[in-house]
Amino acid sequence: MTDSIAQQQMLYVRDEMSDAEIAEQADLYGPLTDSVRELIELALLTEVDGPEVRAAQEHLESAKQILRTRVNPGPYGVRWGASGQKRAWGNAAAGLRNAIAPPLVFNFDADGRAWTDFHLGSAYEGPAGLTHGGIAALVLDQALGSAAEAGGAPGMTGTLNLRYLRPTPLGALHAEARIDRVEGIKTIVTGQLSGPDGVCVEAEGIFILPRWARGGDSAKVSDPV
Ligand SMILES: CCCCCCCCCCCC(=O)SCCNC(=O)CCNC(=O)[C@H](O)C(C)(C)COP(=O)(O)OP(=O)(O)OC[C@H]1O[C@@H](n2cnc3c(N)ncnc32)[C@H](O)[C@@H]1OP(=O)(O)O
Repeated sequence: MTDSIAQQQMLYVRDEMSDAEIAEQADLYGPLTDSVRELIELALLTEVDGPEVRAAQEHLESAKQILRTRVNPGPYGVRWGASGQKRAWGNAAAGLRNAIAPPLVFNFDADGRAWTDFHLGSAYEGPAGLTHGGIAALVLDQALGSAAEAGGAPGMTGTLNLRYLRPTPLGALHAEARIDRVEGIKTIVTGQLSGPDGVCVEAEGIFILPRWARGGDSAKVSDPV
């Protein structure tokens, strides 16, 4: 096993946090993340004058100074609490503590279907007024991976094929995915990203349970840190 894979495994952590503690953390950090997300949009679109921009920036410097007094060296990793509740709070598409994430909040069923209704603001622009193609890929990668996981056949994205059928607007969008079939350690998942006028992007992915996670001790998450 290479060092980088060993380091990656160490970031899957069972920390025995209770559901109440997790809810408390979500109530504390969720609004902070929402504020930062709104800040990203404001930094992009504000048209106030120089003095106001500089005053706002000074406030941000103060906020950063408070937050950096105690910081996890990162990345956040994936954590499970005592009841098995999973926190992928650093996830770039769905992480509760990640202001870059739209965030995607999924609904699941155990047959391997995942779907989400979400909103993409101006920070996700590619072509003028439209969703960036890489962001569409991010959303679909997460949707397909989540469906594989919901169906009990999780894996890392091995292959992701996308067909961009029509431009994806910004604003209210819908993504859904379902397991097509499972072939041993490989899960084949299909999905689509839709806007108000219909399907914009179709996807098919192969999700592979990585070698290090296939049985034996190597499948275990690390001890609490
Ligand atoms: C715990 C989960 C987290 C669960 C996570 C849940 C949420 C996920 C949502 C986000 C998803 C991501 O962003 S994941 C991040 C993006 N993806 C990655 O970084 C993956 C990087 N690649 C890898 O780590 C690796 O190449 C793997 C895991 C994909 C495969 O490596 P491996 O496990 O050593 O596979 P190996 O034994 O060689 O081959 C096993 C079988 O898979 C086939 N195969 C191998 N690579 C590929 C491939 N790229 N595309 C298609 N098929 C492939 C082989 O032909 C073989 O088929 P046969 O001969 O048996 O027929």
